[in-house]
Amino acid sequence: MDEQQEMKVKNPWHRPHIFLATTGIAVAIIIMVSIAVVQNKPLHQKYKYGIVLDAGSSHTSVYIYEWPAEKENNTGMVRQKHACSVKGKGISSYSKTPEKAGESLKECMDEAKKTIPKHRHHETPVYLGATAGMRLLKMENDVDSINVLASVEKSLQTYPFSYQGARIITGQEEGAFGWITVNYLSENFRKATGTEGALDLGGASTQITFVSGQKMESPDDSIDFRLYGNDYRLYTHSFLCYGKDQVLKLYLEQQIQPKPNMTDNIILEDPCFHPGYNVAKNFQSVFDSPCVKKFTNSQKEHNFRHRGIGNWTKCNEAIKKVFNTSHCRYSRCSFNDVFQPPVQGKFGAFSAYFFVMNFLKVTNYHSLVEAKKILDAYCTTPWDTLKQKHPDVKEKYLAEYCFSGTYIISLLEDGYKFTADDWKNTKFIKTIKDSEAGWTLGYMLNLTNMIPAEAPDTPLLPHGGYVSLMTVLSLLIIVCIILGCIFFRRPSGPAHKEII
Ligand SMILES: Nc1ncnc2c1ncn2[C@@H]1O[C@H](COP(=O)(O)OP(=O)(O)O)[C@@H](O)[C@H]1O
Ligand SMILES: [Ca+2]
Repeated sequence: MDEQQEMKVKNPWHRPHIFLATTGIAVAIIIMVSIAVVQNKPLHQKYKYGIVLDAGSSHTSVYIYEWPAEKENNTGMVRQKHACSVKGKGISSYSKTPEKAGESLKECMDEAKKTIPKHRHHETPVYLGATAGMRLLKMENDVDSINVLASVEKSLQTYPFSYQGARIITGQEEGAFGWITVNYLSENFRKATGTEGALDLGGASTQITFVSGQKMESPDDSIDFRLYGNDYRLYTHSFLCYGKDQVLKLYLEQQIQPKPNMTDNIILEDPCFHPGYNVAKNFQSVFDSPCVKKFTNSQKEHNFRHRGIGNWTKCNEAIKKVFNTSHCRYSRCSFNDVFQPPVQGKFGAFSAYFFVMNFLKVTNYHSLVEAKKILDAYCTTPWDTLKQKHPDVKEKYLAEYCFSGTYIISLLEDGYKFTADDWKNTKFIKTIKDSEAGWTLGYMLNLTNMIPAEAPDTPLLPHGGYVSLMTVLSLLIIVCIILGCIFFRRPSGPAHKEII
């Protein structure tokens, strides 16, 4: 064998199958590395979690959110994994026994520990936001509100999560974060169709939030956001005492004229309650709120008889009086001298808007006139008939749906100046894609910086495509290696013979 021939035999690159296999492996590796760099993500999706406690005036809910670890800046990626309803009333009801406020959270927080994988506990942020019930308590007794917050803080700090604070959020935050939640879940931030407004009705306050191109005449009611590369100027206002439980107190207060020498014989004939409804109530329990100021302490010692007469027209007329429209210092007002530009676009109405309208079976497929007819029929239904028809519904809710439904329509029409067309553009919603509408998700997205000001770069491939391509290329490499081994070991051709 001459020298030239020996070199040819020993150099495996001269064999076409080895050359092909090696080139295949090299090309696959180059493609995989390039895609991995551009895609910038590992092959396995990992989930992260966040917890937000909504400490409302009537009760507390614990929400657990989850999102794919590598996609936190994409719109619509965070979703609700779990919700737990805390037993008992809202945290402000523990003003005289603050330690119970913290204790009340135990069951739901233990559930959170089980729901979130253990290795994620320490990096899971926990936020508690309290709304109008605590705003009212703070107005009434600052020390009591501090003690209640300290108690929930102490309780939350005993958990292995990353505690981020417990505070009373402002009405503007409540409105703006509700708007962010609705539009984030509907993926409106990146759509050309624009955003929709948010209407939140609680027990103690209510919020209206929408994008407006009009001049903002009161700076307190305006917030600017830059989200995913777009600028939004929001109008938002929160009306304290206009949640459905507190406004009922305002309404009842207007129905009863206080007398210097009040007795227990006062009878309130109420058009917003059903015929046959007849309950003895205590002034103290009904009017114990900073929203109501008419009665003196000695007057509050008495009882009164609350008797329903079921007359929707009269009920509607009486409810209108809770909105003061006699004075407006701006070019336009909603009510109580509050600036409001004309409403525009679609609206999502959630929380008690949904609970009430869902029970009454009023939807936006009904015109405003039809909605009023449904309410008229409901309000005139005798109390006994209703109780028999709905044995499972809490009596307090059942008795108040006539008032609350009439209030909702009046708030939209007389308060916010909704036209029949605006009503058609309003949807009563509980959830969007299985996540509850409310301020909590928007609050967490904001505090964790999960909504970027600028639109993030879109990855080269969707995750599914990325995983499939990586799998195919990995298989290709394996096949090439196997082929290479087979051919490298197999004796083939005269050159091989000569080596032996
Ligand atoms: N199934 C239901 N039917 C009617 N009302 C309900 C139902 N579930 C909750 N609510 C009411 O929804 C309201 C929720 O308000 P909440 O969030 O606690 O107060 P806020 O937001 O003012 O602090 C309360 O008035 C509560 O009674
Ligand atoms: Ca609420």
